[in-house]
Amino acid sequence: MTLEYMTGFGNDFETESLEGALPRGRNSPQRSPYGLYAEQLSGSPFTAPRSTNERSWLYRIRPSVRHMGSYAPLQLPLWRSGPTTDEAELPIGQRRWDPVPLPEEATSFVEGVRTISTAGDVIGQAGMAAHLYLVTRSMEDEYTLCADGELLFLPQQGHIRLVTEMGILELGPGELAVIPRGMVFRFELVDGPARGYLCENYGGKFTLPERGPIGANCMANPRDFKYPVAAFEDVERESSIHIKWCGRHYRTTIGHSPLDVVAWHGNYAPYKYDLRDYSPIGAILFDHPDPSIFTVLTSPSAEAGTANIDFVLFSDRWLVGENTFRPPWYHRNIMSEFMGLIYGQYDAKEEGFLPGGMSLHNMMLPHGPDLDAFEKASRAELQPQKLAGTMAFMLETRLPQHLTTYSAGLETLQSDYVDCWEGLKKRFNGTPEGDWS
Ligand SMILES: O=C(O)Cc1cc(O)ccc1O
Ligand SMILES: [Fe+2]
Repeated sequence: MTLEYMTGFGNDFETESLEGALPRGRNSPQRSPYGLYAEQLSGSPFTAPRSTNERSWLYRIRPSVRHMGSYAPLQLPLWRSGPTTDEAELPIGQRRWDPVPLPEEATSFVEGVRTISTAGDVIGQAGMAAHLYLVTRSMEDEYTLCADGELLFLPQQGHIRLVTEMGILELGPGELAVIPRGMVFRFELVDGPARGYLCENYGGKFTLPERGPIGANCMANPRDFKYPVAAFEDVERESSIHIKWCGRHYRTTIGHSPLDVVAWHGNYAPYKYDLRDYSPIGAILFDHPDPSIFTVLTSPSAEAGTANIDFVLFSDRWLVGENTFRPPWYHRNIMSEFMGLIYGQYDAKEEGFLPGGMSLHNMMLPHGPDLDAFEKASRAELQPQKLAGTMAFMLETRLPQHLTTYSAGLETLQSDYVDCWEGLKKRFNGTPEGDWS
């Protein structure tokens, strides 16, 4: 499907799929064109400052109150919400998982969300959950809505189509999409089964980070973010809607598609972004800067510089540092770091961290390059080096992350992960050169 998109992060868009469907000059005419219902969707409190105020006006065949039948509880025990502090029996430690295989049975998106970690509290609207989605069938006459947070999709295998109230997004590995809190959508497969990472952001909406002295360009440029044009379905068939609300799941049945928005305008909308459009900034003489230089999107907290979530990208770039240990340094971090690998190799862990795999380096738990990476980087001849064909990411949150019963019990959890640092032997021998034998 060739889809049309509008561009520009956070722009105020207007789009109509029938000519004249969007009222001119006002939001609520006495009668909207085509007999559509006018409806506001607020993504921020009405009185939020202008810079963070987000809302859209939707002109639809039926108002969304008609999409609400009577909701019945639905059991989805693997899609968890924070806090999951009491779920996993494992002692603290650095964790890494091999990729989780796709299920054999037909599994839709809603059935295929697997929570790996949660941070914070879904009801307090702070923190996040890191999930996987493992999907083998498209949703048909089935829809979903997450009231608990916006959803950041990171496909790792398979292209996906997100058919939303505000239009259609298609994306594949190397791209991201964000579906705002409260938006109804259907998840479809484009070219076979799909696996990906999914961040459910309970806190402040993702936005572009400040660039500071970097200036007006580079990192993620606003013009590369793509928003869908209006597309509606006038379909009268029995349909079900799943809703995740305050950590619980419910389902209702209605007689039509809720994706019936003919026109909309505003700045609260889903979007996608090709991570290969990210323009990385780095050290051009020596030393390894903090990974905040690779922040694509940030979910702010009320405390300046202290993100609810930073979404950080490690993708193709040149390493040129002179007299520099080029991989990440050994470190402990007050923030907690969930990592995934979309493709290629990650320079701190060339083996053992596989595409589709995950790692979790929690608050203040030490980590850094494995033995091989340390040896290689300490002895390398420091030519300019291109890291190519690689895409790892990190979800870094100010809050500690807790595993779930599911992730703590996964067969793909590597029991020997900490051994990757075991050979880091003492090189101190009292001489300035140290012992490099
Ligand atoms: O731990 C990691 O691999 C992620 C990371 C990368 C980096 O370049 C600096 C700090 C950091 O946490
Ligand atoms: Fe780290």
